[in-house]
Amino acid sequence: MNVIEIKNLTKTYGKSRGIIDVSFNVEEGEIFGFIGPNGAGKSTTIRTLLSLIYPTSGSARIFGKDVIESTPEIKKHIGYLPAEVFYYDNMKVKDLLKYSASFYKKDCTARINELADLLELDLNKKIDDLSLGNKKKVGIVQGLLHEPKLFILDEPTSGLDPLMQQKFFELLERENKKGATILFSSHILSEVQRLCDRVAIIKEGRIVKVDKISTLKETTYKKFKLETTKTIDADYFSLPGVNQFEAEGNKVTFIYKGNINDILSKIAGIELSNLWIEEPDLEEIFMNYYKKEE
Ligand SMILES: Nc1ncnc2c1ncn2[C@@H]1O[C@H](COP(=O)(O)OP(=O)(O)OP(=O)(O)O)[C@@H](O)[C@H]1O
Repeated sequence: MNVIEIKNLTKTYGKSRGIIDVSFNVEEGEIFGFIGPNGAGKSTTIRTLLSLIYPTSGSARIFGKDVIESTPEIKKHIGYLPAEVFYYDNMKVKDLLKYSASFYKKDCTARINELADLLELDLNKKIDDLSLGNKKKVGIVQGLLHEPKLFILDEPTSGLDPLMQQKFFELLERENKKGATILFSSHILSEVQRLCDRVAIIKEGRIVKVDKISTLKETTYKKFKLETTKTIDADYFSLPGVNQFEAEGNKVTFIYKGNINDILSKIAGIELSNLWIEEPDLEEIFMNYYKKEE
């Protein structure tokens, strides 16, 4: 079942583009990564999903319901962490969280304490006295305290140190095992690669790819590293499917997409002292999508 269904969403801000014809689905129980560089349209898509802004055209459904028609009902079951969190600085953390919890018809005290313990957040501090990372933790607890069925997290790790990022990922994995579906936006590829089942890649407002991380990594490209006995001509590997070609002395590296036999017969034409064929990491795949249309 699809928890999120986005169909042909377009949002323009006056004359400037926000997102153009964005479509993808997130299935129940997935950890889904939404990846793209600054300004690509991640926050615009997420804000439209939450009906914080309205689309110029297209539609979106969450839990099978239209996001505009059923906003209050849907929101009860969503935990949202915005990219930037703003608070009334004078409040204590525990008072702010108590206030947030009052919107839900259940006692969230135990859950707040558990999340605060896990994230090492001092509930007795004033928001004003917190560092940026600790403010982010308040946002995380605020987003998760009502045990939502769907988490929508916009750049959740910015401001967290690596140890805290690790704890946060463990928390997400645990909540996912308990049944939560997670949509997670990021411009950091390694964290998406670690955590997510599938990703949508967005570039300049348009989705350029939706795929499983494993498919992106395994079937799309291969990374070749060669050591040759003699220096080869610079254009020896200028054939379709070869990208990111680099040669230094007798060492050659490139990424290849295409019929594996074609490239192997080309390699067979030179004398090698060593050869590695590896899966590229997500970063290299990502760069490829970004370079392709430039
Ligand atoms: N309120 C606004 N008014 C005008 N243009 C906007 C507004 N909000 C976003 N945009 C534009 O829409 C495009 C997408 O921005 P968006 O914030 O969705 O990107 P993003 O992928 O979330 O990037 P970032 O990681 O930097 O937040 C950008 O070109 C941005 O300048």
